[in-house]
Amino acid sequence: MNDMSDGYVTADGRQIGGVIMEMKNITLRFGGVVAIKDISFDIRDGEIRAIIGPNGAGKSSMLNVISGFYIPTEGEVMFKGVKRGPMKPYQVARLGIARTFQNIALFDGMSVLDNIMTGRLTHMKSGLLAQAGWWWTGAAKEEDEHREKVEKIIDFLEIQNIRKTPVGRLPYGLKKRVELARALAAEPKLLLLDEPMAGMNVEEKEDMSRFILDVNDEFGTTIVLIEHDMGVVMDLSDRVVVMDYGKKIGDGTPDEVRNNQDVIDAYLGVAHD
Ligand SMILES: Nc1ncnc2c1ncn2[C@@H]1O[C@H](COP(=O)(O)OP(=O)(O)OP(=O)(O)O)[C@@H](O)[C@H]1O
Repeated sequence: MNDMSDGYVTADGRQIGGVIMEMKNITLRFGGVVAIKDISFDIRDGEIRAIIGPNGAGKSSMLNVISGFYIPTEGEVMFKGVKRGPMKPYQVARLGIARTFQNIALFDGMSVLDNIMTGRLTHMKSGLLAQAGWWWTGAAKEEDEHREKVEKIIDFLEIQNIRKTPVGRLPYGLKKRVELARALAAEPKLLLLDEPMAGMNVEEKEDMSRFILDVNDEFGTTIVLIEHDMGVVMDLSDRVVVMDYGKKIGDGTPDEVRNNQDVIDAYLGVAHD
């Protein structure tokens, strides 16, 4: 790859900017278990960055470090040039970081629309006042604005026909799409996807890949995803970090990673579900 110091333009014409997040010598221990061993890499503005690796490689742990849920035992996380300390979930949201989960974390009894509305919570000002009956016109106006944003996301992800359906009744692939919608409702700058294609059939994977690319393209959202499905990752990503037993064994474009012997040995030749 060419010099990327100030960003670059991808083969498909997308502008990738400078580094927004830097993981510097990250080590994470759980008691005697070393989940991440001295890993460094960066994330650029506007790119799709994948983290791959076999089971137990440390991918989820790394995503939790990126999201601020885990504080590394050693090393530093720099976000937009500032060292990041411990943060509460609402502080993470205010930084413009949102995520989805490996095991879907939606409210089954609530409609698709209401689930996605919960993604707007960090942007809501008048919740408590509105409930107390105060300042209702302002609250109603704000509610309308949130609804409008949510409806746009519903259109974008093509889930208009299920907007009133309780999430618990949806098939798995659609639940994953609703989870993506909820994360998008927060209008994140950095979106973290935890195995977005896990458990999906081929058609659902194709749909999800297309939506991830569209989100990146349309909103300029930087996306970090962890994923088992190698084919999907290689087609989607601008750059890929490969982990194995807590170590980084590869980092580069999909082509660079595909041709990296350590990666081939550790992962590519091996079947994983
Ligand atoms: N909360 C925890 N407490 C103790 N050990 C943990 C914890 N979370 C992860 N580990 C250990 O850290 C290592 C890395 O786990 P992690 O879940 O990050 O890997 P992974 O690559 O995401 O795996 P998978 O693909 O199976 O989800 C594993 O040995 C795991 O058992």
